[in-house]
Amino acid sequence: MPELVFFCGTMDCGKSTLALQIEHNRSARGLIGMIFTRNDRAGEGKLSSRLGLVTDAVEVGDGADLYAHLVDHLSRGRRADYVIADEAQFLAPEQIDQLARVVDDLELDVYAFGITTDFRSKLFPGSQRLVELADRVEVLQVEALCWCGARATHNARTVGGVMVVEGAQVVVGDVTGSTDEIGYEVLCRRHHRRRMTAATSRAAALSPDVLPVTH
Ligand SMILES: Nc1ncnc2c1ncn2[C@@H]1O[C@H](COP(=O)(O)OP(=O)(O)O)[C@@H](O)[C@H]1O
Ligand SMILES: Cc1cn([C@H]2C[C@H](O)[C@@H](COP(=O)(O)O)O2)c(=O)[nH]c1=O
Repeated sequence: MPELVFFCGTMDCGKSTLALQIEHNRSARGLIGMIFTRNDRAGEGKLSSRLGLVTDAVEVGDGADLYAHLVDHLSRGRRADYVIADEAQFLAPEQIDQLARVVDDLELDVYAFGITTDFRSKLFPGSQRLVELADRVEVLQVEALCWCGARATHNARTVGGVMVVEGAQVVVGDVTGSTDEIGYEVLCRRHHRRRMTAATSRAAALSPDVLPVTH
């Protein structure tokens, strides 16, 4: 039976790498995939992994109908044996419904990859719809780690290393980068709740307030 599978996790846990591996393994057996993405850091129409691999993809625009795109593709005599959708958190809920219809009516497997929650630990609408509709939700097993060594479960947005909690839900960015620009850092829940990033925890450790009191 074809399935809609949602592979999820924090930023930097290997989702795009897995998407590229699934694509590689299937194309090595002569299958042809339809690859969708939206707002990949590598640019429009790209699916990229931090390991350096990249492939071309169909950039999903606002209001694009993914089911209609596939029907049109197939009716022109072209092939699509499965579907990959990376950065699926950025898709609209209606587009997730269209992916479910691709599974049910076109009988294709759909593998969607995305982060579940945003920098405020709120569900992205696309991810919420995937949790509601997916046949399977798979949490990636390569754990990203918080600076404290615990498993990272949350995504923090940072400016100059300091966690921020105001701003637009969508700001494309990366977990590397220590500049004043907006960046991201993965944290465990405890440190996300306390807004303690690697930089602010280092600063706190150096603060005289936390030095032991001498008699
Ligand atoms: N230099 C490196 N050497 C080995 N593994 C790396 C390196 N850089 C990144 N990675 C791996 O790649 C993962 C990020 O992969 P990626 O697919 O881009 O993540 P995601 O799509 O989930 O944000 C990291 O968690 C890490 O395991
Ligand atoms: C938490 C959070 C992330 N984003 C953006 C930042 C990146 O461009 C992508 C996630 O990509 P990855 O391959 O999983 O690293 O999402 C955002 O726009 N808003 C957020 O709150």
